[in-house]
Amino acid sequence: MESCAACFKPATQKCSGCRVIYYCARECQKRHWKAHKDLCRPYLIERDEELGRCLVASRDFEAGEILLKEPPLVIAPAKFTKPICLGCHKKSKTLYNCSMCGWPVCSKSCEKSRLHEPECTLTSRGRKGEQIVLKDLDKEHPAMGCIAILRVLHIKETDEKKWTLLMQLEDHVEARRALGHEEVDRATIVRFILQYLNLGQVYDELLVLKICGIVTVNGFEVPMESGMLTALYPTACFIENNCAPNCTRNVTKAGDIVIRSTLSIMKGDHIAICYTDPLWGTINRQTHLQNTKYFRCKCTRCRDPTELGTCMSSVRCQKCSGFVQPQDPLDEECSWKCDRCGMQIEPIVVNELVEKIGEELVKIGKGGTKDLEAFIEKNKKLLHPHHFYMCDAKLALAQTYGHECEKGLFALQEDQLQRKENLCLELLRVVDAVAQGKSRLRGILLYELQALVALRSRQGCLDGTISRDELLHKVKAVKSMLEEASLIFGWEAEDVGEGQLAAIARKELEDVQMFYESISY
Ligand SMILES: C[S@@+](CC[C@H](N)C(=O)[O-])C[C@H]1O[C@@H](n2cnc3c(N)ncnc32)[C@H](O)[C@@H]1O
Repeated sequence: MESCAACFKPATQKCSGCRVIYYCARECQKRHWKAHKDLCRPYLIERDEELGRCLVASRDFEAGEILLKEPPLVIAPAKFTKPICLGCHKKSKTLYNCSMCGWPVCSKSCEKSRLHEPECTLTSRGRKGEQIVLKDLDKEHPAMGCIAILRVLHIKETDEKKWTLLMQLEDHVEARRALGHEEVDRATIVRFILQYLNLGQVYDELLVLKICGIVTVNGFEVPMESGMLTALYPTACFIENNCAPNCTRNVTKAGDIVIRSTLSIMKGDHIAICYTDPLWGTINRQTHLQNTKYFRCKCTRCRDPTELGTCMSSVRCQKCSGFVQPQDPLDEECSWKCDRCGMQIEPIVVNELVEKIGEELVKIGKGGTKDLEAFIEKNKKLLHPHHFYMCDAKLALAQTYGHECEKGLFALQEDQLQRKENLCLELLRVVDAVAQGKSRLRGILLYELQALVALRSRQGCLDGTISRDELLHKVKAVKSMLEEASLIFGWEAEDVGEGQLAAIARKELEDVQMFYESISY
């Protein structure tokens, strides 16, 4: 028998947060909370030679459980964004220059908001009340990249505890210097803050460059209706990258980060998210990670020439019907080899081919179904069917069929419906390999697929070509797909991306549930 953490009497109830300690009664748990609060977490922060600090699960998790939820230490517009109101982070047609500092705001109350206070205080102090002049508020503005840095600098003066947490974060100062990234920041952010804002007597260049590193390495992208924000979190910033992760991250409307398991996790497993996009190929992921997070990922997927059997980077052998893959995906210089005839190609040849195809896809943009089908038809002789550019085009197609006009799926011919279904099923197999479990991409594909199966069932009912058993089977499948999709969409902030679809999917699920009950008697 365990003993109560508060009164040491025999206890049987586990703390539901960490599931490590026991209590004999609710009163004891309440009384003990103050002492336990900082330790009550279902993970340990460990140090690994290769990864640095990382999180390790201290209990088992089922898919969909929350491992961590916390508010940001700092949240601000991301680099290279269009100006937004710095008081509420919303897009506004009535942006104007704050009467105290000159930064963009949308109302008098935003001029005085807590969010805007840091840059307003520092700017007014440095420029002795003279406003800054920001023109072209409707275009991407380099000055927006200074806001996160100013907000961190302000914390130095206002919150010692937060400042200590921030200064402990990884900055990769040396790697940034070696790659010339500090030089760029020196010419832009450092100059703006120390010279234009006249804060050179208060802060030094080294500190500003260190903060630039901290924001770049640890900043989480937070998509908002108004554009992209960046946020720093005290614990989530320790989570490592894995290109086939076991967790997903979402940010709530209030800016809190929520880390959830997408599959079951065992006690002792590392907690990992994907810093990039799971539909990118190894070279693109590595380039992004090296340029923004300053490390080379050696996860199982990055080490595997087949990318977990998906062949997402494989190109077609032009001598036989095999596929050409890198012999060592972590070595950019190594040659690529056909898995059938053994022919070898220099990496530069593959890179040039893939780059050219990527440019073609960029030109198509979101494109229509015709352009996307033509792209796939043309490049199927060059790329594996699951090459990441093929997956991009196929995902766009799966989401375009049935969304091109108001009639939706009703506008599609049978062969187009079949094509959409095949695309969804094909992509689900790829996604389930590289973003296992309850991933956002799986939610998107299931949502598209259920609409199609629902339409087929309805048509079958109308023209009497579907048996009752078949109908029950199909409606059950629709119900289960909608359940999963609405669960996954429900994790997203309700005003962006798939979060907007969550309520619609839930309503559709209710209707399907009712229909299922009505036919199952
Ligand atoms: C957001 S921080 C994570 C916390 C960091 N490990 C620390 O100790 O502060 C990102 C940094 O962690 C390290 N990192 C994360 N995932 C990694 C991985 N899969 N392999 C190697 N290093 C990794 C890299 O140094 C990267 O720049």
